[in-house]
Amino acid sequence: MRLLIVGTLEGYITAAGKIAMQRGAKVSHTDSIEGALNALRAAAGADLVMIDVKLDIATFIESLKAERITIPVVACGIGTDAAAAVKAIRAGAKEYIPLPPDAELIAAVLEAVAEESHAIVCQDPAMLATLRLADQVAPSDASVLITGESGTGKELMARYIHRKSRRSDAPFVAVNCAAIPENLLESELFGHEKGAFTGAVARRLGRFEEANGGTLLLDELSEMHPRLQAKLLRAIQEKEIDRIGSSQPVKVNVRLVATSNRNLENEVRAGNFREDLYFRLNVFSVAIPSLRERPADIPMIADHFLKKYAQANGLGEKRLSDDALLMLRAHHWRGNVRELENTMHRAVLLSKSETVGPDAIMLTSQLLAPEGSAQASIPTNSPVANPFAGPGGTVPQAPRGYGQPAPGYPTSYAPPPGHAAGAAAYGNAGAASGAPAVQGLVGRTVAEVERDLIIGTLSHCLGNRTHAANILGISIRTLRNKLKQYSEEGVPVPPPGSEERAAY
Ligand SMILES: Nc1ncnc2c1ncn2[C@@H]1O[C@H](COP(=O)(O)OP(=O)(O)OP(=O)(O)O)[C@@H](O)[C@H]1O
Repeated sequence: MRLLIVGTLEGYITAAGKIAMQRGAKVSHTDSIEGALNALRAAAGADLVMIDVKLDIATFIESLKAERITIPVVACGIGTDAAAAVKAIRAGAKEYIPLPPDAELIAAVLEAVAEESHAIVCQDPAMLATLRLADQVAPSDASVLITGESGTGKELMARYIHRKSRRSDAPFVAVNCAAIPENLLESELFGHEKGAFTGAVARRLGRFEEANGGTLLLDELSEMHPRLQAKLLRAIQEKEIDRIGSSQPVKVNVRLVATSNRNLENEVRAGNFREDLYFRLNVFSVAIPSLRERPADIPMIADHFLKKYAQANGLGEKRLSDDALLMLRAHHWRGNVRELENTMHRAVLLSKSETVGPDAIMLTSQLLAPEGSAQASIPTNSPVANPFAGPGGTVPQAPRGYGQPAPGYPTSYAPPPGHAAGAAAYGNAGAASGAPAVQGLVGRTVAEVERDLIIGTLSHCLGNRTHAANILGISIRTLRNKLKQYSEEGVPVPPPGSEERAAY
């Protein structure tokens, strides 16, 4: 939780900041509304703003809306000033905290904000039963293994367990073991001393030390290299870690929660995962059902994302029509909640009115349907079939660019229908302007063009991640994260090149 305090809080900044820090928040401060806007524009990052009621809260909240910065704002003022409190709430503040600050009240507000952004939305009996189990497990210090298919909410569940635990005031630290190359993961987890290896210019504490007193989530643990599994086992058994390059063990008090998309028992049987580590971590196991196994959650989660993306895009209230809801219920969801999230994000952007109808619901199967399939036979002039099509549903042929594979390269990694690179030209504005790099791109989102560029470059490099990242000018980690996201969205991703395969 990152808290930004704006103004003097009637002289109580230090007291309020101290309480928030004791509750695990990272606190920053600025004197003015302009300073706060600058900090938020510069992505300095905050999950909550606490602002002095004497400042112009209405202007501040209006500016946030105008710039589409979504962040809860809480006003603080001398407790007896009821008129100021009412004015602040009318201006859009979520809460009013009376000063002098009360530790319990600040803790409650911080917890409410944290819960709101990581809320598990559910009503299906299968998911409610899973939550009840998590409630039982949370208060103990035992390690928990959370299993479930990709995107079913494992990280949300880990956060939930932390919030409900006795450690909730201490940090929750998450490490994605799949997203960090093996040689860096060791230093990420255990830290290093200055000079421990080339590039270790200063001592750096690892995530174990950062999570001290709290919870450490090891996301996608099955991807951890066996050598590191041994070091992790030692850290769990001895409750101490060794920074790389140090001979002085450091005591740590961390509750471990691990997640895995793969069946860890099978991984143990296959010799890819240490059995002793598996039993250490699997004291409790929480299995999250996939979305297709909890259909009663679909309307509620759909509504949750509809509101979230309408607000994030500065659009007014949106609601699903009965037909649209029927369509969502009838769809065969593969299990990943992100599929429903992306569908609702698209629906928010495509729907023109307050009520979101079936024409704005573009299901992933329609985006991916191969030519000639039943789903691909949706009329091409339907906005559902291809929202990027030009008038009459025609999709002009793009010049061969990064969206299309170079001759001689595998064609199976060409963007799927509906993602055709450079395909949509709304009118001829791009061509007429004589800006060749932009031709064929107008009408597409930056995210789509970026995806096609990344997949096209990777295909060009025959799947070699290192070369592709160099050409693209991004880190290998960013590339990996993007590719993971695309696979989850159902976009085919070229497998690693032959030299890299051994390392993956
Ligand atoms: N019940 C839910 N209510 C609201 N949002 C949810 C729910 N389940 C999942 N999500 C959302 O779906 C996305 C994926 O969730 P999360 O990252 O927790 O899944 P995961 O199983 O850890 O994914 P991965 O397997 O990729 O690591 C997130 O945006 C999350 O907020």
